[in-house]
Amino acid sequence: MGEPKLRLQGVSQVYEGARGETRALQNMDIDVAPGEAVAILGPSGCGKSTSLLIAAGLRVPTQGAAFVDGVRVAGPRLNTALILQDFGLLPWKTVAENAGLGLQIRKTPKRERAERVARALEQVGLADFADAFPAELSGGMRQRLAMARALTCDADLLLMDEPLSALDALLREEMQDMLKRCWCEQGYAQVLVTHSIEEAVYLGQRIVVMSPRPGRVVHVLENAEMQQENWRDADLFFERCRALREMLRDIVAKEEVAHA
Ligand SMILES: Nc1ncnc2c1ncn2[C@@H]1O[C@H](COP(=O)(O)OP(=O)(O)OP(=O)(O)O)[C@@H](O)[C@H]1O
Repeated sequence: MGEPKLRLQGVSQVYEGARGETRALQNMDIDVAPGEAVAILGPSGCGKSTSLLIAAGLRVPTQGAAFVDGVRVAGPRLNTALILQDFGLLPWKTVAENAGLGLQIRKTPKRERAERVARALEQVGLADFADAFPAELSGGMRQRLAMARALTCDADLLLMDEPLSALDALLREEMQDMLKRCWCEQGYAQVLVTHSIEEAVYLGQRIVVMSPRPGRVVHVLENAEMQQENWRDADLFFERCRALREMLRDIVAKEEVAHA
């Protein structure tokens, strides 16, 4: 690999809380190539969200560092987009205003902002809802709006923390298709944090499997076939999900023995 788009190098995170220290991450290393889609899978509380916040420049790790294009991440970066579980939509702003928030922060001129917002809303199928408010949207539409906001910003790195977890199964698959389509069309590097084995296998060219807390990388699974047509129905898709399920069970069982 040439210079990675994103590198997490020796990242450890210890949180100091009222109930003492929590070691969330321990010596985590990940490289994500430009244009690559990586899924991070791991048990609840293993530090997945923490690793994204560090990559986004919203948290400075206790040890180690994140680098984007070889530059140490010291704060939020203009071309890194982050989509969180609750999408971060502002209820008092319209769909178009929400989609244009990133551009507004960048002080993009109004006319250009309107054009880029219109294009992004078109891309995610929300063009007819530009003047609606978030409360009038379904869960899937809110997800698409969060995506539109990321698309307007010409992100070269998209970080997503469980963006589909609130959706029902069918809608979730539809949104997974949308995420895959946008990634194919736009060519940004993408890191998706998820609890869902199927989602990781559907959307990750590489799947990073983490241990229970303190989270570290225990497996990296190549999954280049995710670009195949009808991948969700392929025998290999099911086999890969099964292999991952066993891997995760194994990891959790080993930890339980270690802590017994
Ligand atoms: N700001 C904080 N202060 C104190 N502890 C925190 C903070 N943020 C996270 N933690 C703790 O760090 C650990 C890792 O949390 P994190 O949210 O990164 O994990 P996760 O793998 O994303 O979890 P989940 O899959 O349940 O969303 C957890 O034990 C959590 O309680």
